[in-house]
Amino acid sequence: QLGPRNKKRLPPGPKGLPILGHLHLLGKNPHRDLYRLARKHGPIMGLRLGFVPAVVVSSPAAAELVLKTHDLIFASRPTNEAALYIAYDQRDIAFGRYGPFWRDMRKLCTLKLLSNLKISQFQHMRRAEVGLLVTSLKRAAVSREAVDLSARVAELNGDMNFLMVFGKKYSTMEEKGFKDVIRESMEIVGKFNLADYFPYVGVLNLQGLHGKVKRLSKIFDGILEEIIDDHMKKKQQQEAADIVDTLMEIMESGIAGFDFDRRHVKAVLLDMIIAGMDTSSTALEWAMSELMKHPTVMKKLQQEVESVVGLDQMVEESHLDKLEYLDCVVKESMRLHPVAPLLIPHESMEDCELQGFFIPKRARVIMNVWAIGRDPDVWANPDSFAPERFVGSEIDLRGRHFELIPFGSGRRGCPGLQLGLTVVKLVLAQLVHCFDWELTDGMKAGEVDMAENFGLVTARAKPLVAVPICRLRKY
Ligand code: HEM
Repeated sequence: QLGPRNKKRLPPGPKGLPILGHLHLLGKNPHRDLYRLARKHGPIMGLRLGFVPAVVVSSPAAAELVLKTHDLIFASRPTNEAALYIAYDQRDIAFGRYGPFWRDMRKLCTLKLLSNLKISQFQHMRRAEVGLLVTSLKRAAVSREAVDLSARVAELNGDMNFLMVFGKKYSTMEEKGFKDVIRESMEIVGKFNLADYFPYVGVLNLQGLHGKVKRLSKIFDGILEEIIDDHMKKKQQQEAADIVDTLMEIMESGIAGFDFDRRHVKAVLLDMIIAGMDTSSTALEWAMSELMKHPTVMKKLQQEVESVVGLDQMVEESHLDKLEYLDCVVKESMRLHPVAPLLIPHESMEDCELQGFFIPKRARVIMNVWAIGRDPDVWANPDSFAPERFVGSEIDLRGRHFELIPFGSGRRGCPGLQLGLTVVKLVLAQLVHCFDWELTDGMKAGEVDMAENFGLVTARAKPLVAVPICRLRKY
């Protein structure tokens, strides 16, 4: 426990309350609350959340210490009561504790499911799905109809994700209500649940969590079982291998080289849907919001895409590498609006020292990536949206530069980075290339509301609504 009993120097932090510790300091937007506290107490801050010691990391240098210098010590995840039920006893990748089994599962996921080869096998599918969205937006443009862009990109991302994982779109699945179950699960798993901070009183079930997660996990499991059975029946007729096929093949052939049965298949599937579900679309809606708020940036991006692609055709994935300003826009938007402002919590596996401070074993480590992206010691005018800051800059967002880590970094860094970035860039380039965008109800660019709704994925609080106007000559 972080307290005076421990003679070693613990990280500084605010004064806490008996029992609650510092939980009462965390409101609806904990990343903002923790940012303010860290400005006062420092980039390595000690807290106590209920009975659980916590460390909050809020600068690039401190993040490098945790995710690189001492990466092995911090490569685990804390107990998450909701994930225990939903994610098969935390046997999945995203919430799983570090160990030989987790390492095997993660390797399998990186090499077999999210490899560049696998991503490129689904390029045609992405092209077709983005094409469908553009066609439907064109119809809205003709009738000068406002569209809910947040919902449209979420639907597109959901369909692309389901096609890659299950081989069919959500809209054609019999298992209706699946998305609601996914969303509800994400909400519960990502929330600050009291059961995680008062493990010994967890049995009191203060928030009615147990009943809720048991119900969700049962529905989830039922749907996954059905999907797997379905795939086994149809195996002979399938052409392109979706992720269920690939996992079944791994299970049946025994090539995993470790104990890998149906439960593991389900745990990995769960990660693929939960982690891939709203992440790319949330990054997209934030980037589009910033572009609408900053019409000169939008214009400049449109000009770049036009100069590479031309006004006669749509953007292809092969164009993306040539779009340097697009890259700057995506980085700048993810700096200001990381999809997961606090990453997924890490946990220390042994006692250790960080910049002279003692961190006990089993401390919850909260990486405030949102604060790092706005650290005034690193970023000039941190709150302003200025993609130009990345022109000619070496900084990328792949986890090597700790001032910009919206995908995390190192052992626990996002294995879906390549896929996520491809989707974000392709769809963003397409939306600004094919259309101009007009705000509704005479709203001015500067008035675009940027309120957020904190969660495992932190999306816009209110949907982004705008009217598309066709730009291309041919389409
Ligand atoms: C723009 C899109 C995405 C963003 C911003 C994003 C971001 C993140 C972040 C911040 C983490 C936590 C890193 C940490 O705790 O240190 C993470 C983990 C993870 N992501 Fe992503 N992600 C995206 C897309 C995807 C996609 C498309 C998939 C797969 C279909 C995916 C699969 C995962 C998995 C399995 C983990 C857990 C890794 C682990 O615990 O070892 N992500 N992602």
